[in-house]
Amino acid sequence: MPATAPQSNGTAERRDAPEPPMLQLNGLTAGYGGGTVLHELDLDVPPGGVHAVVGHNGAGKTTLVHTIAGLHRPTAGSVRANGRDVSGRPAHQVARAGIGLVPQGRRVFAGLTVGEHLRLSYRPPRPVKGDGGRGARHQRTWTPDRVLELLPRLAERRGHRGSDLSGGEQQMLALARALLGSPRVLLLDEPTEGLAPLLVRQIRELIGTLASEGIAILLVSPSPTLAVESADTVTVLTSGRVTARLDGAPLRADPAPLHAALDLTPVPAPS
Ligand SMILES: Nc1ncnc2c1ncn2[C@@H]1O[C@H](COP(=O)(O)OP(=O)(O)OP(=O)(O)O)[C@@H](O)[C@H]1O
Repeated sequence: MPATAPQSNGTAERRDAPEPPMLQLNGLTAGYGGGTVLHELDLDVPPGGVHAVVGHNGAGKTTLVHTIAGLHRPTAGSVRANGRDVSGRPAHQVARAGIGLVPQGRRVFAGLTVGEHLRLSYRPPRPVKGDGGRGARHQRTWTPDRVLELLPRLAERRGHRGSDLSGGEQQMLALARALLGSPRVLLLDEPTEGLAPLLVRQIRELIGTLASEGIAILLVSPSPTLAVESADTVTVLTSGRVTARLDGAPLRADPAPLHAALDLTPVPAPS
């Protein structure tokens, strides 16, 4: 009897046939005022992959995403998006190369409505220089209508100002704004910070949906829970250095190795 063709099943399939990374960091080093905060960080995210970087407050997570996004210059190392070196480029060039950022704190404008945010953020994709036009052809365009289909709550709140939105709605709007640049890499800085459990679940589901569209996702968070529930790979960052790299799938059955790497193992009660 002929062997049955393997079924597509997301993560497992991605592991069987690894694709070239959509985001690749090599020896990325950055800091402030002569002090080093990030030390020679290597990290890859394939198309459709979810990579979580988990670390305590001050570990360097925001510095990492800002350095990738061009908001902060690295002192050494490189950032590549779909093979293209964008290290040290200004943020608008990095965005044009396909890297979108959902910043910590959401950065929503209080006086603008949801609809105005979406109109201002929409950037039809252009061919990427040195990419032979491949970028524009393979990139699925996110229009305001398509984003509102994905985020129906925002459609309901279309005429409301940023200041009238709940924390969860602001997070959705920040995500919508990043998607309107039709990114191939999405950086999520603490996307569930301060959100109720129901919204955390929605964000987790959205991460899965966007990854299934082929977007490479790098999320940073102090909490191991989101990482365990959504990532293929989890990197632990301690004082700006990679101290552990773990496969996501086994952590869903037993997160203890991640808790141990973060030094979160409960202390046994004294007998
Ligand atoms: N603009 C800055 N100037 C000087 N030092 C900074 C600056 N931004 C961050 N730092 C320092 O860099 C280190 C890493 O900060 P970063 O915000 O990247 O960490 P984090 O892991 O994102 O923490 P948190 O979870 O608290 O946001 C900290 O010691 C912080 O004080």
